[in-house]
Amino acid sequence: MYSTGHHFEPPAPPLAPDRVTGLGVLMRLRRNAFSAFPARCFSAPAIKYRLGITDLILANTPDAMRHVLADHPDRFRRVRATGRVLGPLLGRGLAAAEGEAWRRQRRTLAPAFTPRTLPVLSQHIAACAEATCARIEASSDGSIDLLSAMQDLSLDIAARSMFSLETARFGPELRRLLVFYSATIGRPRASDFLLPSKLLTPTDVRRALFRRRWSRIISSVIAERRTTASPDTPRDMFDMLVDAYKDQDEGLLADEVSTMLFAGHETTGLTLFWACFLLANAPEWQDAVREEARACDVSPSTAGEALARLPLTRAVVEETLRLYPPAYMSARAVMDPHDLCGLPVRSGSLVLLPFCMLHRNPAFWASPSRFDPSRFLDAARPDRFTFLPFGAGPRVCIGAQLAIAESMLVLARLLRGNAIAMEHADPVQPIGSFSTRPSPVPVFKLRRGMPRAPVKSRRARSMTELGATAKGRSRSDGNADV
Ligand code: HEM
Repeated sequence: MYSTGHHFEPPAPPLAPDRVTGLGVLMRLRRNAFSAFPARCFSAPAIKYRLGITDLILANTPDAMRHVLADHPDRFRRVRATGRVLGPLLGRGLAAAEGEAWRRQRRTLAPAFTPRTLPVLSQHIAACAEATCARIEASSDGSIDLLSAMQDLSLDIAARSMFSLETARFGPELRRLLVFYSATIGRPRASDFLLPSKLLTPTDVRRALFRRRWSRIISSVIAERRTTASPDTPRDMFDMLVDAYKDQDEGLLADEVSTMLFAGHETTGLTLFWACFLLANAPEWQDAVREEARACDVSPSTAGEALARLPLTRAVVEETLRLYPPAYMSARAVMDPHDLCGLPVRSGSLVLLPFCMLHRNPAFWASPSRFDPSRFLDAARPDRFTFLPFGAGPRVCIGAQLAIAESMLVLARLLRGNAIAMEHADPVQPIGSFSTRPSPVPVFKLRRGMPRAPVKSRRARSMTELGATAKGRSRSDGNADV
């Protein structure tokens, strides 16, 4: 196993007490999902709480998650909280659709995300990464807010790779609205899970008003795309959607564009931020990623081929997704009474799947609090259902490959020419509420060139061992559908 000799344990908030009630879990979700669930989740496959006239089930183990997501997806449906919290951004887009509409939308979009499309997507990623890194390098006085930089870059990549658009005109307003939404009315509340959809709370009214402002920007994005495309522009996802939805109302097209822009950048931007945070605190891993990036060409024309030569960078991205999954949890409602890992569940019960707990369960992960990307290099990679940053089953994230490729190529480009460190040593906590955001938002120091002398003797030994493990690793391991 590759070892840097240095062990970084990033801070994490304390778990909920074991005596927490079902309502307590839901209330804690608004503050921080990383401290909403009790340690009991590490031992019980599923836990049931009474919640008024219904039940709340926490599905904790790989078997319980497999049951809900992959083995019996037809026995569960989306919960109304998803519609309340994400509805203003997703509308009727793929992530919110159900039944036959969902099947049709998934079939329409799937061709845009097959492995065949990765080389072209990688070109766009590399071009955007190059432009952003060059700008940062030219303008930075050394101090930088990498959270904003990575989220702006991810939005750039989503807009360019899927819709052939530059973000100069709409990007800042779109990001400003999202930052506002995620910090305020986008945080899930207990009432989102408990109240019938028809009963509107003051927060729901504010969300509806937000949706109007958001939809206005999405309409202007679509108008811009329609006017800027020339007959020579290669076909992109927008053309595909226009063809597929020509018999549908314009609103569905707008919801799909909105879904892809939102889901396609918020989570990936956060992954990049957390990877930078972890690498700034684990300098030996940072050196190893830099060395790997310097040994291959990540410029646009060759970026697609470079992906296979960045196994260490990929392991860092996966370890980041384990510790800080941007989608920290999923939720479903039970459609018919049955048995979930020995626990009888009633129709209408609410099931939570806390990925953030699964990823830190000591029964499945050695030293789970430790940042150790080498666990993703081992021949004995984690079992598919112990690592679910993209979910699983028919509703697995459609953009998972794109997100991983994007995170790898951006990290490789950023680190091959720069070193990053934290400006202050203050602890940074993950806050899982709308997504997994840092608190406080830290400032980084960026230094151009090769800042640290490599630790020669240990590096030489470890990199030799690493070469052996990384080469022996096959991409068909573990995440078959990711
Ligand atoms: C690191 C980045 C990402 C993470 C962690 C992530 C996570 C997830 C998860 C956990 C789900 C499943 C939710 C559930 O079953 O309830 C999901 C679904 C989805 N994701 Fe992602 N995602 C990422 C990037 C992307 C990208 C780049 C796109 C699009 C370009 C995207 C589009 C979607 C869509 C449309 C769905 C709904 C799929 C369906 O219901 O059929 N995601 N994502």
